[in-house]
Amino acid sequence: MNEQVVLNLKNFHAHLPAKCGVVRAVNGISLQIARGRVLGLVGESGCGKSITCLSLLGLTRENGWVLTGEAQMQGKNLLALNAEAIRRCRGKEIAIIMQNPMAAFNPLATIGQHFTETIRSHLPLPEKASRDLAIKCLGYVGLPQPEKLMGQYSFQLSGGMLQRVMIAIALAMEPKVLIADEPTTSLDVTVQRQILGQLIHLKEKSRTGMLLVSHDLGVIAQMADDVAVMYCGYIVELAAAERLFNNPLHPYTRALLASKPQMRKKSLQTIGGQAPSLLNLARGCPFFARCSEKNRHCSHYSPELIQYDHRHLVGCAKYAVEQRTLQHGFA
Ligand SMILES: Nc1ncnc2c1ncn2[C@@H]1O[C@H](COP(=O)(O)OP(=O)(O)OP(=O)(O)O)[C@@H](O)[C@H]1O
Ligand code: NI
Repeated sequence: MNEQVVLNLKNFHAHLPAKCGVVRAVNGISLQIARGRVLGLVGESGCGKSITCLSLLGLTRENGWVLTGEAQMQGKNLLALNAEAIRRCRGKEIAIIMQNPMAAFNPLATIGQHFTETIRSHLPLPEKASRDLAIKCLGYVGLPQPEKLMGQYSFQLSGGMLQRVMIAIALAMEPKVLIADEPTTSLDVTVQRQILGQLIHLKEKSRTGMLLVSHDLGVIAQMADDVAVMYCGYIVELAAAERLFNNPLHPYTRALLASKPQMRKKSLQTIGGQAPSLLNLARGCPFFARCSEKNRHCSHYSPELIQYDHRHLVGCAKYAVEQRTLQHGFA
């Protein structure tokens, strides 16, 4: 990649020791986010997308998640920073729009206090100027009556409005990296379009690099430059968006794309079977039980990504075997 990498995630694991075993939510993923580019992250519910997002901001450690690997950003490993150091990075260097935004707001502070404190902890702006900037950005994301909103508390607002407040904060701070976890899911279509437009604006104006999680493959197709497909805490495929949509390699990616709700067919086709529990993940490919293309290598193949083509990585035994066969001239 020639682009300037702003966040480099290497072999990242997030495990939660529980009474009945270890929840293996993320199992050694590697990703790069480049300036001014959007990396889409897709996968079924429960595959570890939000835990990845929250961990990057240091928001899972207090809940007992054990994080290993590296998340390099400007010479710092975010995973190794102490609570105070990671707090200092939040907002200006790395910001998040959360899937459940209520948790991000202190119920005792008004939106205005929250917003201006975030601005002033990073930018040398006097009180009045930071207030003006906050009001401007709240208006910018289409929230009505921004002045009034500044005096309200988070519990008085809907989840969708709080998400928009988080986007407004990101617009004000122009972070280097924005983690957007389902940023438009609870919004109606018109507002959704507006918000996506704001995110594009942020990416173009401030060259913010983004990790965009969405269930909506239409949103991903519209927004993402590259797409990573996650399954049971593994990245199973990673490629430029257009390539991934036109030439998906992994059987899981193919099934996921096929399950996209069709406009004409009312019902949503789903992938047969269920993902295995993250509590007792066996060795071998986690998609094994559901895969229609499995071969004898799959039960002991752990989904290591191989370079299938230029910037197209896949973690499937089928392609590893193909490549090995080609290399050894058995084809
Ligand atoms: N506090 C917790 N205690 C135990 N397990 C948890 C906890 N939080 C998350 N998990 C488990 O970790 C796994 C990953 O969850 P995560 O929220 O990252 O999924 P996701 O991909 O974001 O799903 P969704 O698309 O539904 O948002 C899930 O299997 C979930 O059950
Ligand atoms: Ni999630």
